[in-house]
Amino acid sequence: MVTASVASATSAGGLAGASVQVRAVSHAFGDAGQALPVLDDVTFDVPAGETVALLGPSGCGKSTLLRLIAGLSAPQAGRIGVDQVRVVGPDPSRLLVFQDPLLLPWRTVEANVAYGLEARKIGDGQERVRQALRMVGLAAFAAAYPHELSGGMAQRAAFARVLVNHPRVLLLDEPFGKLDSLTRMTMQEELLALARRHAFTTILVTHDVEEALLLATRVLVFSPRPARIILDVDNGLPFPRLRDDPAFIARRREILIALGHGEEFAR
Ligand SMILES: Nc1ncnc2c1ncn2[C@@H]1O[C@H](COP(=O)(O)OP(=O)(O)OP(=O)(O)O)[C@@H](O)[C@H]1O
Repeated sequence: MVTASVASATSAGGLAGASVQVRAVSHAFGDAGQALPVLDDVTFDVPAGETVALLGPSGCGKSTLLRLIAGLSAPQAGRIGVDQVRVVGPDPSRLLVFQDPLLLPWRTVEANVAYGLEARKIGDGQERVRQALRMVGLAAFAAAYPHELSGGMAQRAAFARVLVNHPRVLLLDEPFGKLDSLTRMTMQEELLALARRHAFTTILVTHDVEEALLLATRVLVFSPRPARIILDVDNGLPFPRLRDDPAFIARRREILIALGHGEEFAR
């Protein structure tokens, strides 16, 4: 997804990560009589430029937490900040990428990527779109329509649609969950290169323990709903990370056991 020329152009454009503060966040859905508690006193910090992975059982509250960080709704208790400034609503500097690319089928790739900028009347929009497409390796497909793209290419376009906004925090909700395993590995490597080169802050929700350990500097494991942090793994392994590194295997095992898998399975 990354080329050297784009990297320098983008750095000049001022992309850089922001720190994220999540403090004593609790959240529930429903009304007081029938409340569904989803997050229970969640506290963590993400330093600027780091990648934190969130792992936990299905339905525990990971996507809800991402949506709160995105500012799509407000936590019922606690506080979320970016660079120590309280999050009070959505902002183009903090954007979500989902499992589904959600491209508009009647627009070309280029027009999909430009969509958010049009509403904001950004002056150098065309150049920003070209730059975002180069960052994800889709420059040659600017004029293609979504139905002409493979699953991986469509997901690259979804990343470009976010990158064009010059985000400071990438919020990724199982972004590779629907891709075949080889495309997934390629895109994991590309995301890693992109995040390290541009020092984005990244918060990644995934069900894939290896993906978390390959990409993140820290892995937070959550309990079943209401989600609490039950394991906090400092994942300072050097790059490139190898799946057969004994330290990688030990962390994988520790996380699988925290997620409730037996010793035998986690081996
Ligand atoms: N808008 C909503 N209104 C009511 N309940 C909701 C809402 N959004 C999520 N929930 C419920 O909150 C709980 C947590 O959902 P969430 O999507 O955050 O979990 P998750 O950990 O991301 O799950 P998964 O890993 O399966 O994607 C679930 O029980 C879900 O049904």
